Amino acid sequence: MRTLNAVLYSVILSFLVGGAVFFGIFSGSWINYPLHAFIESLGAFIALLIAVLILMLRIYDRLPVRYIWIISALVSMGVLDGFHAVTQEIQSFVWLHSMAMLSGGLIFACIWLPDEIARRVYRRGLPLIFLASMSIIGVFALISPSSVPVMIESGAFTALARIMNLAGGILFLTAAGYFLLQQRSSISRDNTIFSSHCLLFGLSGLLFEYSVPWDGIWWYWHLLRFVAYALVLYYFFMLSHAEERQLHLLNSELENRVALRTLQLSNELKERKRMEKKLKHLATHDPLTGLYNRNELERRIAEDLERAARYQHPLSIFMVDIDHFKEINDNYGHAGGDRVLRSIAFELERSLRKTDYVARFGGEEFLVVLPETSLARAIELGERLRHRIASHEAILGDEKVALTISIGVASFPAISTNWSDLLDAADTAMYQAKHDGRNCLRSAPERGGGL
Ligand SMILES: Nc1nc2c(ncn2[C@@H]2O[C@H](COP(=O)(O)OP(=O)(O)OP(=O)(O)O)[C@@H](O)[C@H]2O)c(=O)[nH]1
Repeated sequence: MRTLNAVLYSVILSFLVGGAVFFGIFSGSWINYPLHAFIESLGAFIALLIAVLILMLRIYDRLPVRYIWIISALVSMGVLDGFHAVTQEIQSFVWLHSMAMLSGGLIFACIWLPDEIARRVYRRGLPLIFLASMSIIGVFALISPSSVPVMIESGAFTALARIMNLAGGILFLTAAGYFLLQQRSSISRDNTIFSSHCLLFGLSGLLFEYSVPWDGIWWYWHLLRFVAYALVLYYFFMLSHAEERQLHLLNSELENRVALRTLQLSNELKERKRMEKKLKHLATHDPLTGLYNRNELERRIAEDLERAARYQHPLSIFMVDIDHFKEINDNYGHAGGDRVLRSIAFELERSLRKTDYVARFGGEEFLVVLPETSLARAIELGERLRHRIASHEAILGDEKVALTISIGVASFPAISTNWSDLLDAADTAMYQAKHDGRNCLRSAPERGGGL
């Protein structure tokens, strides 16, 4: 952008210097309506284009409200210069140009007015008002050239024409002063561009004073105006590209942010699910052994007993209690006792079938549920379990500690059809096993006799 600017300014400068030298030494006059029409209509087109560009790109939204004067001035000049380009009637020709200079300078100079006034005129659609009124002036000058003031007499501009251009030029220079002052306190390059634009226009207004139609100076100030338009067009064209680029950058930044937020949300969701799972696990499991806790046991057993009752299937339970556990705590400390609890829990779990489950019922008591298992089969399995634990040794520090368990068995429906009775029966049987010397299994008596 900076290099482009340097190139552009060098081209403009060489154009201006070259033009000044050429038209300074060119003393004759060169009447060329088509070339003039081309320059003026192109200038008019550019002026309108810039105004539309500013409005359409909504650059205005981000510019101070007083830029409404710039848009209005460009609209007025564009319309009047457009009519000026197409007329060959000499009075209308000069009149329209002088009107464009005066109105352009006047409206541009309004840039000095406070924002409040700019806001008010903006709300009333000032550019449209100027578009309409300048079009009326243009049409009127075209269809009734005799009604326009005399602007040229005996091949020279009249005082009115010169005053209009001089006033327009001075007003442009006044506006240039505003932009130059702003330039010091603002980083926006708009001020640089518009100060150059107004300076060139101001200069063209002053040079009008020294020119006669079609002479060298006359062509030269036309060139100045054209360059002034081209400069602003170039600037807004670059700005629109910069806007697009910025928009593109903003879009990708937004997309990145959305992607990041989506990722964060999905991570938060995962974390939340993980926490929910953890909480659920904590609510249903014993933290020390990882087995089901008593609540979960009771929820499950209720379902299993209901199913067993509905299909008339057997179900057995073991009440398992570690023998002389207090001694382990006493000898190896609470941590040693905990380790034993975990190792018994592990052994119990690994001895069961998939459909069986085990819960920590109390301190060193476990409850094993064996769905679809008759009392006889449960006794068989219980014995196997007891043997397994008895042959298992827990390692506590450097020592191997022999462990035994006492088991109380109760079955549905052989012993009871009610959960709390079944539980009591298993508990009683387990105490019977303790009483009988521990490391053994006892079964609650079957309804109407039995083991
Ligand atoms: N380390 C540990 N000890 C526990 C835990 N819960 C209960 N206990 C201990 O388990 C011991 C149970 O002892 P008792 O009920 O007297 O039974 P016991 O020593 O196993 O004797 P019998 O059951 O008659 O063979 C107590 O000392 C409790 O403090 C626990 O979570 N961790």
